Amino acid sequence: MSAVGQVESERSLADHDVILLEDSSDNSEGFDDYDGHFDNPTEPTTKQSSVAPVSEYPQIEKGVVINQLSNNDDFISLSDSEESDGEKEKEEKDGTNVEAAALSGDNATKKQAAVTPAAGDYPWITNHDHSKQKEIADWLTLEVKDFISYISPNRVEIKQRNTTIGKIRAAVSELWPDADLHVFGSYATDLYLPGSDIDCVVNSKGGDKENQSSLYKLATHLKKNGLATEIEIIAKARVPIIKFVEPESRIHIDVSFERINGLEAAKLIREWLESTPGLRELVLIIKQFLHSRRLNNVHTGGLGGFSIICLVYSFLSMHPRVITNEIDPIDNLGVLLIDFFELYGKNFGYDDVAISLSNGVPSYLPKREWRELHPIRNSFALAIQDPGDRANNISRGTFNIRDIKKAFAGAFDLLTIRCYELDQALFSERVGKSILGNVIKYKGKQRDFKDERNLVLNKAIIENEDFHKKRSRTDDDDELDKHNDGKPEKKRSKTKKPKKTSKRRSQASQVEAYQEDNDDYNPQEY
Ligand SMILES: Nc1ncnc2c1ncn2[C@@H]1O[C@H](COP(=O)(O)OP(=O)(O)OP(=O)(O)O)[C@@H](O)[C@H]1O
Ligand SMILES: [Mg+2]
Repeated sequence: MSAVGQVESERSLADHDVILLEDSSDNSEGFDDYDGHFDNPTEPTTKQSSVAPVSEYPQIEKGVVINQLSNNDDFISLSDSEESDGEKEKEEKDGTNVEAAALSGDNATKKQAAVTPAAGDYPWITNHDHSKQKEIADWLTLEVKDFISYISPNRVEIKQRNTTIGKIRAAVSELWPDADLHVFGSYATDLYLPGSDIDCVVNSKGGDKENQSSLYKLATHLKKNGLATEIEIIAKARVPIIKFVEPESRIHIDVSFERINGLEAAKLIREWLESTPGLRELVLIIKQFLHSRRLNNVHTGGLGGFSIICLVYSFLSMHPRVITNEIDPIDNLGVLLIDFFELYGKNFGYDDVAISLSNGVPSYLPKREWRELHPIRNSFALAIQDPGDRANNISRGTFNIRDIKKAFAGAFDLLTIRCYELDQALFSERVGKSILGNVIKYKGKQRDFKDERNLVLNKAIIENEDFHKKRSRTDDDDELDKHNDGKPEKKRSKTKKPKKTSKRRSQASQVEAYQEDNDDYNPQEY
């Protein structure tokens, strides 16, 4: 596109639907992870005061990047939300934020906090009464499972995500025939909550789309096609992105450019999920726990989704009773949840210990031995090695570890008090009670209990699997090329492994009847 054309495309974005982030969100600690996901997807942004429509920035028309994220050397991390600030305030006014009460002091308060859950706040217990369980730990495990099934996506939600991504993908291909859109993050790992955003990346054959002009072009194109509203363009970050809301589904979407580390991470996380029973359940519980306390947003020092996954994975992989097969995690989710809160709320040595996931094997690593972590400005901080890059501390933006630790400790206290109390109670007194109640809160729309992931394929997962299969085939071919000086072609095809039908693919036949296959979600071959 000519310079004039570019200016035109940038001008066409100039309305109040487009905002540019001016604030780098850097702080004195140098934590500059930008989350940028507004806490309530249905509310207009509250950031209007610090941002302005494109037209108010004359620099833009000269093609100058105005975003002041230039020193951002962190990954742009993303989060989810379905709870509004209003709801949160109400919750605090109502005094239903019992964890705060529990944390505030004496045991009497803690006890009071633990005994007065309002059943309406805990919809996952509706028609799911486990009060007859002899073992209180079994009751808690069943309640964890109920919550997971309550929060898991139903058929309509999965289709909506598939369709939404299908539309964005088609628009990307229309704009750039040599480019394709891939999904990573929680949608590609089935670890999303109802309000979670979708993380995508555009990769092209030319590898030339990560620049300001391309970001504008894509934003303009999406807007023109009615696929994007509330657009933010964050052009000058270490990971430049476009953020927007797809108007039909109201799903928040983040698009980054020309990188595959997120796609690699999605594959790895799915492998962890397959090999680690209980991982999905505990991750979703912890996500919801932090989300309801506004502690999941990396932008404000919270713990992001990726860090939560690594934390829970390492916890389960090193849990003494799990690794010795003394307990089956799926039958002991309640105990494991309490153990998790105890470890990271009370016992973990944040000052000295880092979590390593090098070579896919979780272990504890003395911080002094992690070279890239130094110099350490604040020793009381969570440090988790990126499984894809051991130099990267994925939780370096989590500067509010103090509150996170307190919240975990409070949850441990509440759960243990509640378990003790209900264990002592008569069966008749237990009916309709919740154990998890005050720990997990769900303030979103009323949901059903339908986890319908087995009925509708998550196409982001299929597509990610295909992406990796194609890559490994290309790698095989490259390897052969090396041995055969690039020839002969015939030999190459002989050595190709027979096509395997993946687990997901075989599931496909079972669920065909439920699929909506016409949503144009067909990744291109590279
Ligand atoms: N600090 C980081 N360093 C490197 N990669 C990161 C970092 N944070 C996020 N990522 C990448 O982005 C992906 C999405 O991260 P995110 O924290 O949004 O988790 P998520 O699983 O999508 O959770 P959520 O549903 O809360 O958005 C991760 O799987 C990872 O590939
Ligand atoms: Mg995400």
